[in-house]
Amino acid sequence: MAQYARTKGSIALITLTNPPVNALSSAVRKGITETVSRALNDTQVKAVVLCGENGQFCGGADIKEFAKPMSGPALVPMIHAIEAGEKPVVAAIEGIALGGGLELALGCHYRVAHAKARMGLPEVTLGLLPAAGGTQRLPRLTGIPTALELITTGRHITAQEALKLGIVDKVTDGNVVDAAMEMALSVIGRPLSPRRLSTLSTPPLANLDGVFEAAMAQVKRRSRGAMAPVACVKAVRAAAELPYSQGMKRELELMGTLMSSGQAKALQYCFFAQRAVGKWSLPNGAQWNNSRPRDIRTAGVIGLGTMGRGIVVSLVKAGISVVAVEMEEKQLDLGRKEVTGILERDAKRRGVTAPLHLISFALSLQSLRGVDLVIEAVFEDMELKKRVFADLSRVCNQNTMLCTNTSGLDVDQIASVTDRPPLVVGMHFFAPAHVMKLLEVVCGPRSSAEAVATAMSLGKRMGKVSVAVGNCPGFVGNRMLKSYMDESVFLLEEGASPEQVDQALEEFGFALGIFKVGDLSGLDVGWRVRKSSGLIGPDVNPTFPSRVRQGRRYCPLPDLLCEQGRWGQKTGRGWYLYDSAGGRVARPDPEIQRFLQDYRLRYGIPSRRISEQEVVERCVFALANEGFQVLEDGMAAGPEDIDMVYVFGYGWPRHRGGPMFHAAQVGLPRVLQRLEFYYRENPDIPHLQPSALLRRLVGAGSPPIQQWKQYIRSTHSQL
Ligand SMILES: CCC/C=C/C(=O)SCCNC(=O)CCNC(=O)[C@H](O)C(C)(C)COP(=O)([O-])OP(=O)([O-])OC[C@H]1O[C@@H](n2cnc3c(N)ncnc32)[C@H](O)[C@@H]1OP(=O)([O-])[O-]
Repeated sequence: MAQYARTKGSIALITLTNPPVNALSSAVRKGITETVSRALNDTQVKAVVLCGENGQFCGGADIKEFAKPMSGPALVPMIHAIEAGEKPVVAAIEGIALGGGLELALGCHYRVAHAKARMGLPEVTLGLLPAAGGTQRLPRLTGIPTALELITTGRHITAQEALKLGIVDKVTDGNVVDAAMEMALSVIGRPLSPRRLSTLSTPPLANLDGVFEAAMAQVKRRSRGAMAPVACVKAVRAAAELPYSQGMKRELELMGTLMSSGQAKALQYCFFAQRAVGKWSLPNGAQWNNSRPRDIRTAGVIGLGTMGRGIVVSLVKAGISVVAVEMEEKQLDLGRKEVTGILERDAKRRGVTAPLHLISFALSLQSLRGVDLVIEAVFEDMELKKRVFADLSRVCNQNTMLCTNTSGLDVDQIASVTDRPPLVVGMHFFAPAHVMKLLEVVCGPRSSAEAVATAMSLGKRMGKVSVAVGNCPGFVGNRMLKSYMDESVFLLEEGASPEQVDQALEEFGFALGIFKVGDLSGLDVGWRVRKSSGLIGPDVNPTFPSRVRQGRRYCPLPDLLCEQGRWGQKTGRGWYLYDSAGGRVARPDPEIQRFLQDYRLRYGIPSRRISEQEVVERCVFALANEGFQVLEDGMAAGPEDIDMVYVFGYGWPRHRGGPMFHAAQVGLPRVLQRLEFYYRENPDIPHLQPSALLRRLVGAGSPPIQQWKQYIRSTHSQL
C-alpha cells in the first residue's frame, strides 16, 4: 500500500495509499519499507519524495490495529532506515501529518508542507505517546518547551506555525509534491548528517528541572488521573537527559505501560464512539447516509438567557446569519452586550474580525418570518413553550424548521401545537452552549428524517458532537443524571459530607464533584423543576418534610438548603461557602456539617462512615444502571451514544471511556453484584435495582460492548 514511481529521472516518488487518511497499517508499513529499500538500492535514484494519496499525507498509526497482535514491520526501524539512508528523503505534507504520520516526516531529511496542512502528535488523546521516535526527535528539532507543549496537549498546528517552529522547511500554496521534488533536486549531494534529527542534541535549556517540574504539575492539574500526559513528560525528559538510543528505550518502556492500560483502551474506544454516533438511524430505515440535511443559512434564536446567548454565538461562528429575539428591551440589551462581548473576545484571541454583521436583534417573533430554522431557548416551562411554538407556527414560513432547546420536556407535546410536527426536533445544548461540545438531538415520534438529519448536520457545523436521542423525560443525559444526583444526596443523609463525596468523584476523574457542580449551576434551578413536577408543594409538611415522595425515597436536603437562600455561588453559599456572592473558591462550611447532623438526628438516621469506594460505586453504578435502562427503552442507539453524551456533556473523565464502557471495564458481573448489594441495603431506591439488560448481558457471559445491541430486547427503538 505504497506506490513507487521514478520521476524527473533521479527522483523516486513513494505514495502512501490507504484511504481515507493513509493510516500506517501493517500493509502500508510493509509498502514503505519495501519501496524505501528499493529507492536506496537503485543507483539511478538520487533523492526520494514521500507523499500520501488523495491530498492526505498520513493520519498516523492505524488505531484499529492497536487491539490486535502486532504484525508486519515495526514503525521505529522503518523510520530509522529512512533517516539513516544515504539519499535525501523529502516529506511532501498535504492535508494532515498526525501522530506516526508526523513521526515519519520527522525521520525524513526535509519537510515541505501545503499551506492548508495540519500537523500534530495527538497520541496523548488516545492514551499513548508518540513512540515512533516522536518524543526523541521533536525536542531535538524545536527545543524542549515547544515539544513538551505539543506532545502533552496533542494540539494540531497549522503549516505556518510549523514553519515558525522549524518543523517544516518550506510552505507552499501550490502543488506540494512538485515543491518537494524541487527541494529534493536542490539538496542532492548536500551532507545529510545535520538533517538526521536523532543525531542532534536537544538545544540547551537553563533550569531544566524547573521546566519539567512545571510541565508535570500542569499535566497533573489539567488531566486528573490520566496516565498518558505524565508519560509524555517523562519521555521528553529522557530526550533532554539521555543519548538518543537510551531515550528510545525509555520511550518504548513508557509506551508499553500505556498500551496495556485500561486508559488507552478507553480513549481509543472514545475515538471510534465519537465517530459512530454521527451514523444515526431511525426505525423507518432513514439514516445518516440516506437522508439529506437542509442547507441552513439563516436561523432565529428565541430567548437570550445564558443558553440562548451561547446558541447565538455557536451559530454565528459557524457562519450562519442569526436573528436573536427577546421579549423585553432590557433583556435584549443585556443579551446583545453579552453576545457581542463573547464574539469580540474570541475574535481578538484568534486575530480575526468578529462576525457581528451576521447578527440582528429583535423584540418580536415577526422578525423570524424568513429564517430557515428557529431554536427556542425560553424558560423550561411547558405552557410557555407551547405558546411560543403556536406563535411560531403562525409567524414562520411553512417550511421553517422549529427546534426546542428543552432539557427534558416532551418534544412531541411541543410539536403538537404546531402545524408541522415532522419539522420539530429537540436541540438540547449544554451550558455554556458556545463552549460545551455536546448536542442531544431529540427525535420526537413524528420528527422527519430530514429534520433529524438537518439538526445533526447543523450540530456538526457548529463543532458539536451531535447524538440522536429518544424523547423521554430528561432524554439521555439528564435522565441518567437524576440517579447519580439522588445517590449523592442519599449519601449525605447516611453520613457523608459534600466535600467527601466530591473528593471521591474528583479522584475518580470528574473535573468537579457533584456538589461543586450544583453550586456552580445554581441550586435553585433544580428546586424550580421539583416544584413544577409536584415533588414540592403545599402538601409537604414544611417542618418535617417527607422522605418518601411519588412512591420512592426522596431527600429533602437540597430543598431545605434553597429555603435558607443557599443557592450556590450566586448567593455566596450553597453546599460550600464562598467569599462573596459570585465567588468561585469553594470552602467547606461548618454550618453545613451542623445542618446535616441536625437533619440526621431529626429523622433518626444513624450516621455511618462511608468509604470512597461506596461513594463512587453508588453514584457511578447507579448512573450506568439507568444507562442500561435507557438502552432497553430504545432511547439511545447504543452504549457509545450514552458514553459520548457523558464525555462531552457531563465532564465524565474521557480516560474512563464513559459510564457504559466503565461498567464493561469493571466487569458486568461485578457491577451487577454491587448493585444487588446496594439495592438489598436500600430497597426504597428503585434506580439501584439492576436493570434487566444488565442481567441478560451477565447471563450471556458479558459480551464485548460492541455486541450489546444484540441483547437489547426491545425492537421498539424510539430513534
Ligand atoms: C508506535 C505508535 C506511535 C504512533 C501512534 C499513532 O500514530 S496514534 C494515531 C495518531 N493519529 C491520530 O490520532 C489521528 C486520528 N484521526 C483524526 O484525528 C481524524 O480522523 C482526522 C483529522 C485525520 C480526519 O478527520 P475527519 O473529520 O476528516 O474524518 P474522521 O475523523 O471522520 O475520519 C475518517 C475515517 O478515518 C478513520 N481514521 C482516521 N484516523 C485513523 C487512524 N489513525 N487509524 C484508523 N482509522 C482512522 C476514522 O475512524 C473514520 O472512519 P469511518 O468512521 O469513516 O469508518
